[in-house]
Amino acid sequence: MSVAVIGSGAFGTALAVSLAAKGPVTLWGRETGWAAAGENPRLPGVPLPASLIVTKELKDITAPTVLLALPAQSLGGFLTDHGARLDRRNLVSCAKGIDLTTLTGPSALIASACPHATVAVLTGPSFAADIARGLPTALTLACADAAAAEILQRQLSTASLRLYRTTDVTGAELGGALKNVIAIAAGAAIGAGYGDSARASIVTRGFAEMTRLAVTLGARPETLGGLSGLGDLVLTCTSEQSRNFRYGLALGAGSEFAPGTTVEGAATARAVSRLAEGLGIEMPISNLVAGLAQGSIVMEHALDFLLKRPLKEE
Ligand SMILES: NC(=O)C1=CN([C@@H]2O[C@H](COP(=O)(O)OP(=O)(O)OC[C@H]3O[C@@H](n4cnc5c(N)ncnc54)[C@H](OP(=O)(O)O)[C@@H]3O)[C@@H](O)[C@H]2O)C=CC1
Ligand SMILES: O=C(CO)COP(=O)(O)O
Repeated sequence: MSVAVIGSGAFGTALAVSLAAKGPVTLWGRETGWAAAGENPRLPGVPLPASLIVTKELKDITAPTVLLALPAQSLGGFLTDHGARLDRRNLVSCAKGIDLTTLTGPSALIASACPHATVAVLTGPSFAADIARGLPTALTLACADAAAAEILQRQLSTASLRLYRTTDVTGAELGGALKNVIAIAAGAAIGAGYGDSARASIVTRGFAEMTRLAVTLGARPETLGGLSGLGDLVLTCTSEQSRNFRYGLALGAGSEFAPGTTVEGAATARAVSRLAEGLGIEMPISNLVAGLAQGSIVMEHALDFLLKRPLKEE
């Protein structure tokens, strides 16, 4: 069964390169001029294998299984325009965010645009460059249909990419989205010079926040403790390979950050704040990140924002 990938950014290209070791893969991007050079500038140093076909024609995407690797805030618009073409297939979301317009995750956007599709989520601790280089990586494949989850798990695992499966789509998807918000806060703490102890408290209290919201929205707590939650939280809060962490570093240090870089946690923090307010859930770290990203809170007030809250039980 062949596979296609929509979105030729770093992650879509890395997944396509990795899966192309098992068979033919088609990779769609809206701009594909780079393919003639044999590598994607978003994923430098990774040669494109012969079994990978790069196209900008959506009519070439005929595979029964399609991975959607667009940024979360772009996915809704893409599906509005092209969802009908993708219906009745296995559609695997690879985006880690919450849509600001609908306050839903990518799987709900896909299900709404493609009502007859089997919707799955691929998430977990994995940098595109690591996957593309064939470094060992473990991910979570979530699909509410347990039989489909097993088929997709087998189809998308490779010699270096080990997929675990779950039927908890909500938990897996929210783990990946919410960790990006906490990674910005961790980066800001390090950038501001608050030290590793402060980072550890943000990771831990951030994990409590992530779990609180996800469980309220129907996730299983153990999913948050797995690869897609805790695993990815640890990776993203500790590595400068992470764009969310680097964005936080820049916020904390008051330095410039490359415009146009995909930083899912910034918009997702705003979505989380709105969701949490509506549900009456306390999410202080996410609210702080939303404020910093929008400029309504300045870094000088960040500590007060967290530390002057009333003391409470852990
Ligand atoms: N990079 C990583 O290590 C990982 C990323 N992810 C997730 O994958 C998702 C994508 O990230 P990533 O690949 O890194 O991002 P990149 O910034 O590398 O690339 C984004 C890609 O999306 C394309 N794009 C954006 N908007 C649209 C649109 N409306 N229609 C068509 N294409 C569009 C861009 O096209 P163009 O080039 O034309 O601008 C670009 O190719 C994110 O949700 C991220 O969290 C998950 C795990 C790891
Ligand atoms: O999701 C990722 C690692 O699992 C990639 O993180 P960034 O988007 O912060 O680079």
